[in-house]
Amino acid sequence: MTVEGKLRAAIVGSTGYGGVELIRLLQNHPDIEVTSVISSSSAGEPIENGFPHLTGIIQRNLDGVDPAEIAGRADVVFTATPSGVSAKLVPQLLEAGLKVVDLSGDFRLKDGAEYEQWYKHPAPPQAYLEQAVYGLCEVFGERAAGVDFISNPGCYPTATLLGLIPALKAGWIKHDSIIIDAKSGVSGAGRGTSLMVHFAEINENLKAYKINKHQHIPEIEQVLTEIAGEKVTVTFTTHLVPMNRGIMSTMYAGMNGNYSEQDFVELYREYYEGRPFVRVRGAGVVPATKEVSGSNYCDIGFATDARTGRVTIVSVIDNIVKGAAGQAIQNLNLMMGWEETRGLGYTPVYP
Ligand SMILES: NC(=O)C1=CN([C@@H]2O[C@H](COP(=O)(O)OP(=O)(O)OC[C@H]3O[C@@H](n4cnc5c(N)ncnc54)[C@H](OP(=O)(O)O)[C@@H]3O)[C@@H](O)[C@H]2O)C=CC1
Ligand SMILES: CC(=O)N[C@@H](CCC(=O)OP(=O)(O)O)C(=O)O
Repeated sequence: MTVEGKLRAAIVGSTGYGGVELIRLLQNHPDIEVTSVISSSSAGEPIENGFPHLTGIIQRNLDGVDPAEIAGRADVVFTATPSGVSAKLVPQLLEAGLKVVDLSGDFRLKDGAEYEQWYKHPAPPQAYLEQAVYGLCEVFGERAAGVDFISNPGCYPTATLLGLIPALKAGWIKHDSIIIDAKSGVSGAGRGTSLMVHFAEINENLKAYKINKHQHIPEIEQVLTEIAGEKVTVTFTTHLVPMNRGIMSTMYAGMNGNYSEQDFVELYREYYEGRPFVRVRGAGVVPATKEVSGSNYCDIGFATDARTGRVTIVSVIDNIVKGAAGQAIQNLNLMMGWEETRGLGYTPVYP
């Protein structure tokens, strides 16, 4: 805590969408100073060369990826790095004495054996998987207090889990009936180019991808299983939508009773009471992605159907804010014992 009493933060992966969003959001955090922006490929260059929108806002040269040097410049490090990179880097950063909030999927699964299957790379050492606290703030927020290492949830799991957990915990939905139909803007794929995100491939197009193979399936099932106290499996299909930001997770489940939309509204408002970033809509009103864009909100709405006995739950987030950088800062707030909303009071950008 050396910069005017502020916590010093470094960002590895500053040249990616998650990293550059951390820079944007942290400009307005009253207790955090970004003291190092880090790149493995462009060290030495001014960050504004690659990101002219930061001109006059942050004047820094990018630093290289050296854990000892990072520990000299910062108290906490956000690793906004690809899966596989975090697995190797995070243990070194923790050993160097830094607090870490990791945005990748590398420390979210408790069973190391699952990494080869879902992420196609070896698991990090089991000790670090055990040390990592899964930071779904509105559900497990109390676990973050005082810890050194948070594994930030995935974007799709954040929208999906916040949408399902209160109903599952209350026993209102059949745990073997859950179908999740999720859609993401293209920034969810990161800044790297690939055929999948080529303009001509995504514009005027709607694609389903990774059906039954998505790496977020074990993450979602791991948490739902803990909440339900018995094994939960889900059908999960992701879609790429021609927009920049936003995730909509539309979830279908059979109900264990004849619950109305108003019943769901009351249940969820009670569960999320005192958690300002979850906004539960009124009966019969479902949210749209633009209504949370640029903010840390997760908005949830319901439609029940007495004819089929099923409920449809719609949950939306901004994938780069609540699904990544915003929730990462919310987690750091909880780690430090600060108000979870500190520095995150963004009104959604509309239209
Ligand atoms: N985009 C999203 O909506 C979300 C992303 N995530 C996760 O957050 C992480 C970051 O995602 P995102 O920002 O979208 O990804 P990007 O691909 O946009 O950025 C990743 C950055 O990591 C850096 N990097 C690559 N290799 C290394 C390395 N060996 N050492 C250090 N840095 C490296 C790159 O910068 P450079 O080459 O300059 O080092 C790159 O800019 C990923 O794990 C992603 O899965 C999680 C939730 C949502
Ligand atoms: C649109 C798009 O491609 N989204 C990515 C989300 C990746 C992500 O956020 O990665 P982790 O949460 O696993 O770190 C995907 O579906 O793989």
